[in-house]
This record gives sequence, structure tokens and C-alpha cells, in this order.
Amino acid sequence: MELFDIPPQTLEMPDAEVVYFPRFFAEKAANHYFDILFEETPWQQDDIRVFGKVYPQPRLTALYGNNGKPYSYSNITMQPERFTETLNEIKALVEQVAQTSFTTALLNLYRDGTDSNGWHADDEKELGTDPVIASISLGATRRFHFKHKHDKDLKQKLLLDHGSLLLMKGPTQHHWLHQLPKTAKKIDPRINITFRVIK
Ligand SMILES: O=C(O)CCC(=O)C(=O)O
Ligand SMILES: [Fe+2]
Repeated sequence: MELFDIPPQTLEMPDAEVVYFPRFFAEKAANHYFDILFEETPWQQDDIRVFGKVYPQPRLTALYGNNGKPYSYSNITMQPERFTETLNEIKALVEQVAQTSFTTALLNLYRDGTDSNGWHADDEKELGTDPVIASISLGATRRFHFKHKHDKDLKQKLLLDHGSLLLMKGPTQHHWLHQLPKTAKKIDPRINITFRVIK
């Protein structure tokens, strides 16, 4: 496993701890995981309620967990499936780098450039304070944006590549929002796995 054949990059973000590992998985491993997860995941499309209106979520999702605890956000409550062999394998590798034992994985499937994830922080109370969130990207490269909650001049952006890991920890979720914007480009699907600890 060529874990660090490109060195990790720490993003310049005050009030945050964000590290990007461009090639956490080599190309072949990343292709393999994409294919399996694309096929075997019971992808679902939930409705979300934003300011009293109901919309289909602009992506498909699935939740896996080892403690049976549901995860709720944007008025959705998801019940976890048992971790698969593939997800356990990925989880074990991510845990070595994140130095955290995760209970839960939220999977997102962005079918094309019209799927997206709007501005939010992963700050639900069941994640506790200063949560460690480890985010794996597989498939099409997508843009990812951060903006500070209080200082409008503080922004960061990066590209999330096939096989990469983005680690967000410390006070990041307290002070920053993140989003995965739509793109007008014709692009292939992308799978994201965010590993979390649900207490
Ligand atoms: O798809 C991504 O990279 C981000 C996903 C995300 O922010 C989330 O599920 O909370
Ligand atoms: Fe998030």
C-alpha cells in the first residue's frame, strides 16, 4: 500500500485542523473500492426539509454503523446497516492515520455534476465536541470549499481526488462550514465516505 507517495498537506485555516492526503489509496485500490461500493451499497434518496420546504436530497446516501445508533441531520434520521467487509477494510486503514476508532460511516453518491452538498458543518450533537471526520473520495474529482462562520474573508478550497483522504478535526466544525458545489462539467459519479464517531 503506497500510503504516502504524495505527502499530506495541512491546509492554512485558522481555528481548524484540516489535512489532505492526495493519494491515500493508489489508483488500483481506489478503482477497486469504487466499483464494489457503487454496486453493493443500498443507495437511497431522502427528502430534506430546509426552511419548511421539502426537497429531494441532491445525492444518494447510505449509513453504516457498528453501534446501532441512528444519525440525524437536516430533519433526516438514518438507521445504520452493518459494516460490510469492504467498508471494514477501508475503516481499518483510515483509523491508523486518523488515530480514532470510528463507529459510523455516511456514504454519499454524487451521480453527476448536478448532485451536490450545500453549506454545513458536521456539528450534530451526537458527534460531540471537536469531532474527527475522515472523508474518503472515490471516482470523479470534485471541488470542495470551506468558509469561516464569522470572518467572511477566510475561505479555502481544494480538489478532492480519486483515492484521497481529507481529515477534519480539532475545532474545524465549530468555526467553519464546508460544501461540495455543483459543476456544469459533464463528469462521472463520485463516492464519498465520511467516517465519524457517534456517541
Ligand atoms: O462529499 C464530500 O466530500 C463531503 C460530504 C460531507 O460533507 C458530509 O457528508 O457531511
Ligand atoms: Fe460534511
